[in-house]
Amino acid sequence: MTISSQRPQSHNLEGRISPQCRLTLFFFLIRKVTLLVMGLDNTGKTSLITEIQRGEEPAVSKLRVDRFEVSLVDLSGGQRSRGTWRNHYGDAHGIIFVLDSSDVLRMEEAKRTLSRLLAHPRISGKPLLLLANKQDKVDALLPCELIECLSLEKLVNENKSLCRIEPSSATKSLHKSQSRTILQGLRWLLHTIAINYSVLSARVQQDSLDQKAPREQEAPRRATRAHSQTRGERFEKERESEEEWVGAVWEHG
Ligand SMILES: Nc1nc2c(ncn2[C@@H]2O[C@H](COP(=O)(O)OP(=O)(O)OP(=O)(O)O)[C@@H](O)[C@H]2O)c(=O)[nH]1
Ligand SMILES: [Mg+2]
Repeated sequence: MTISSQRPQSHNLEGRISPQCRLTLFFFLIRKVTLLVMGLDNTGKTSLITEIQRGEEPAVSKLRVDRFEVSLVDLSGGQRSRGTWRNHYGDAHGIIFVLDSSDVLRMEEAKRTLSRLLAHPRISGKPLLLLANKQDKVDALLPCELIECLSLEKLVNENKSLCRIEPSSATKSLHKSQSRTILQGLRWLLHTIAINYSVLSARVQQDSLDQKAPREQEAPRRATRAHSQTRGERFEKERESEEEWVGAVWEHG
């Protein structure tokens, strides 16, 4: 029996695929895409996801659009929850940021939140779809007014993120025309991701690993600490870290 000393052949077909073939693959490959759905609380994120999924439970967050298998991650927008958003940044190929277009009083808060989000190293440069939701309300600002209000042009240029804004309403009464704009926006986002898919996917793969690493390293240390502390000590520690955590939420929220 002869044992070959040759290394196993590589399966990288890059150089051997003709341009026509590559074009065909570009259109027919199913691409897995993760989109984070974010925005302040009460803007309509969960309602929009329910609408996109045509009434299915929001917990069922996978859907097929054209040649994409999309995971929509519904991130709650309350002050406390916003502190945990960054645990998901690394997984995202793109962002859907939902605005309550009628809530003029909270527009400054929305602008601050969006600005911090886009400046984050794991988000910066990723494509962004803004949904100007609650357009059915009489006092809702139009997308062009929101662009002004949020200084959107400056914001996306600073962070090199491609951006599009679409009007939307998650209420049933405006079902047809509003569903069309939501789908139009979603398609734009997915096709923008597809153009840069290999680079984005490599970034997502690396960022997801980096994101998990500190938490995995922390787990055994936390277990050892828990064993060596009395109940009273543990309570004090937990209270301290809770306070630190609330502080961090304010800082990042
Ligand atoms: N008029 C109107 N109401 C809407 C629209 N979308 C959502 N709502 C209402 O706004 C409220 C909040 O909607 P949610 O979908 O729970 O908001 P959310 O962004 O998921 O909120 P959090 O999970 O707390 O971050 C609900 O009462 C919805 O019925 C809309 O387009 N128009
Ligand atoms: Mg929600």
